[in-house]
Amino acid sequence: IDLSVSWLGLSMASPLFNASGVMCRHADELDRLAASCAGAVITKSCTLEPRAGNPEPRYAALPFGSINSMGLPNEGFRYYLDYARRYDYGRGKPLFVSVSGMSADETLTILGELARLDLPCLPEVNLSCPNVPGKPQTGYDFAASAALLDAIVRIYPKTFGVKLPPYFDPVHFDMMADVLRAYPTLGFVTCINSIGNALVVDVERELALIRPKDGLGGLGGSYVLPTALANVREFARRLPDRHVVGCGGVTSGAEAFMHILCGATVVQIGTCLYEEGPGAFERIAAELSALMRSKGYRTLDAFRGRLGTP
Ligand SMILES: O=C(O)c1[nH]c(=O)[nH]c(=O)c1I
Repeated sequence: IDLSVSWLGLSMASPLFNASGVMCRHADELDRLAASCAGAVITKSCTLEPRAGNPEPRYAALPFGSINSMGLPNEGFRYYLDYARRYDYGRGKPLFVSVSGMSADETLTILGELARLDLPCLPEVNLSCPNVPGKPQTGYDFAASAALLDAIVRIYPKTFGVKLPPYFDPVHFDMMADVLRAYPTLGFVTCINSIGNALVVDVERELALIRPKDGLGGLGGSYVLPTALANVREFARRLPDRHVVGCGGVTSGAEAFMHILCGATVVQIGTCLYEEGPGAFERIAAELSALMRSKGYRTLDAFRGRLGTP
């Protein structure tokens, strides 16, 4: 069974890696991911300056997933560019750098610096952070997304990707795909970010579970799997010459299989990694491999994007 993936000039021994934000804020966490069975590594979304993020409690594990309103805590982009400079690309694990400036200008400044370094890492531009109070998700504003992408391709000449929020209407899949299609250097779209602004209630204490935004936070984990799969399949259909990175609700080999069957080239793991630790990559890869064997598939290409309709 061959779980390898070659895409965007990269090669990965496993299609699985971390979702930005999980176990990737500090260099030691990133090194731990690089030493794990993950096929790649992505950094925490970064801003121009370091940020402490939102007041705690800002994360809670739930029966079927998680809710978070971290508020973009990160070490500032220079920290991650330094990491990207020192990273050992020779070990065959691609490095992605997630960028989520507090403004379009911040994002452009960060990408301009990244372009100047001309490193092998790829940017994933986060259009979908739901947790900075007062900061709307760019991905839900199609004109703002187009304007940002227009500016990005002028200052960042190489391949990049975007992290999208979940959409819930075919008209929105159409509109966002129309925007993204216009940028030939947009090599991948990551679907999905957490489902924004959910509210989880503690009945006994009659309190929201997290403090920021009076309890509103991004939902992750098994709760979001069906929405994630729909976004993966709909964008893979609309952007057949780009890659879709699946993200959302992967806790097992079967769920990784679902994302790839829906068209994902590779798959990110968030909540499950946060709760289980990096051993999740080895377990899920083994489960995926066993499932493929039971179905007679020897490679991921044998079933990628082949979901049918009854
Ligand atoms: O609260 C966060 O830091 C956060 N949390 C998320 O669930 N998605 C995001 O893109 C971000 I930047």
